[in-house]
Amino acid sequence: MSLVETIARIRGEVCALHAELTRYELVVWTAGNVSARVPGQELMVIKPSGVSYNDLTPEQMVVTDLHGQPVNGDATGEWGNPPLSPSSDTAAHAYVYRHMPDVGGVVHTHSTYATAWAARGESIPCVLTMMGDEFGGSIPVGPFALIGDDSIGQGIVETLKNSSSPAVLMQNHGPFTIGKDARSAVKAAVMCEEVARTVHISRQLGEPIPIDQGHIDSLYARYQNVYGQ
Ligand SMILES: O=C(CO)[C@@H](O)[C@H](O)COP(=O)(O)O
Repeated sequence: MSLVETIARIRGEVCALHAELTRYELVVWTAGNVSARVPGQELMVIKPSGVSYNDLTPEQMVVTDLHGQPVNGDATGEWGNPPLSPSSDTAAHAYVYRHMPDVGGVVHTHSTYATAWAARGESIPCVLTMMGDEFGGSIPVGPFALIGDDSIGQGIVETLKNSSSPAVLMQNHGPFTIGKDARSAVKAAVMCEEVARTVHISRQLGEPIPIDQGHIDSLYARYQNVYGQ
């Protein structure tokens, strides 16, 4: 497959995954974004800024370099870019791709319960087997950082580089998730919101019971290596 064809495929995937953000009610208006790395290239694909999810098309997905600058093509061909600015979170996504080579997808939402934990600057404790499975422990909090430059990306990488969690709650902002591909990062965003909601409700009833680290490790190993087909 040529690079132009690969980019067309990834544009289609990234566009379609935004429908999962609305399906799981993780976003309102235009407040969230999905990106994917172009494998083997210094390129990524991300949604345009401020375009309604219902109006997104694959051709509108912006191809940028790993510093967030739009790129229209290379010596192998032209894939073209829309006359649209990439997401305002592009620099954060790009920083993650530059510093975490195994990451193939990044997602940001302002999903309600996860963002409520972020507003308190409180990590979500690992009190559910689902958290052991998907996150391998608590979901950590990252530092407060302003939007637009590398600051958010630095906070994501510093927080997640020594964590099994694919999700970080950026303080006062909301969750950013990573995955081996964009679909995995979307799944982590869905799971993050689900456990944020459940643990919040649990705490209204009393103090949730922590899970032993040994049990968390077993849950994580099984789910990551055995679960599914
Ligand atoms: O966090 C923010 C702004 O606070 C952003 O995530 C936007 O809410 C979505 O931006 P675009 O992807 O549409 O630029």
